[in-house]
Amino acid sequence: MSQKVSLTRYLVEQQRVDGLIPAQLRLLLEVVARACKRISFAVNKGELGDVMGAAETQNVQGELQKKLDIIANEVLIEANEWGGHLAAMASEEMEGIYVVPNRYPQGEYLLLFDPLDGSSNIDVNVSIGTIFSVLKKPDGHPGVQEADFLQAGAKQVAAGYCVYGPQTTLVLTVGDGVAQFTLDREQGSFVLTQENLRIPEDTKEFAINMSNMRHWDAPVKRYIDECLAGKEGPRGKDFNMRWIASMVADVHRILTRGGVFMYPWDKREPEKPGKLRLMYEANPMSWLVEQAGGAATNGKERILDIEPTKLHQRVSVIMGSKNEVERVTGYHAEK
Ligand SMILES: O=P(O)(O)OC[C@H]1O[C@](O)(COP(=O)(O)O)[C@@H](O)[C@@H]1O
Ligand SMILES: [Mg+2]
Ligand SMILES: [Mg+2]
Repeated sequence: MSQKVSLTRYLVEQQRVDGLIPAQLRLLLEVVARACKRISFAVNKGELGDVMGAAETQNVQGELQKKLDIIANEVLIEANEWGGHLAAMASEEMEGIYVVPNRYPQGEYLLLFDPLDGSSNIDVNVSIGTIFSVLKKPDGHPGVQEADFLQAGAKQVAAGYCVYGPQTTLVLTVGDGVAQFTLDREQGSFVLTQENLRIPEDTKEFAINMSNMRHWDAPVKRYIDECLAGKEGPRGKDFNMRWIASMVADVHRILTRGGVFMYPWDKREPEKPGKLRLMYEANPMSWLVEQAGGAATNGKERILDIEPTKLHQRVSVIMGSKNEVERVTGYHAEK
């Protein structure tokens, strides 16, 4: 790329030249990016800042919170609450929705986030991230309520994530393909580094937590068994496996070089549809993956078509290279 294009300029072009996004949405995305930049600096400080270790509190899902889970949540709320673009926010770390206080101007968008994804990797200096999803508040009534958030992922107007790894990388879609920006720490801004990310339709790489194998359902076991059988098996090729245990980093690899990512339902907690959360993990990632030419299902249906009934709803996830996702989904149908 001969000339550096900043995130701001990219978004202005999406708004002005292509008419893809309204000004309010552009400003909202810039604020989210600024918050991610602050989180990135906090992550970078590590043990030099008071950001490592457990916070000794639990979130609504009964998970022990890390200090960084709470810091990232606060940074996102503080950055976004006064800008006038939002009506309310929802987060993995908060039980109910956070309505923008009425001392600030009210906007028409709803922001959902997993402020810190991959919490188990914070203390071991492995890539973590932030995942976010933007919806429009439905018209027709004043104020905002939790039910306003319960929209299928297909209704998202923007989705993205920021991965805090060797580089800090923001990946974004507003429904016109997927663009990637890298944080230039000297300039203090995100710079466009990839446009139109594409996931190859075929792959030889899968990502799943293999320690759960004995708990999987038959179609998932069949798919992985066939991959493991390699050249001599029905697939006729050898597969490689990767599992970072930060969805954000695993999906980033898949957006970069293909692969299939799975966190399926399993028998450990049979009443739960899966481990990952629909509204602020699976939906934004599914839209990014689809926008890059991949697919995302829960084994039965397209994730983006699921009508949510709860803010913290969980879901089984199979996403990535199209032909592999179709294969695993097909095995579920055969069952
Ligand atoms: O430790 P496991 O069971 O492999 O789970 C890893 C998964 O859990 C998650 O860390 C859940 O996200 P949070 O850290 O936001 O709770 C995913 O990012 C990841 O894919
Ligand atoms: Mg997460
Ligand atoms: Mg999290």
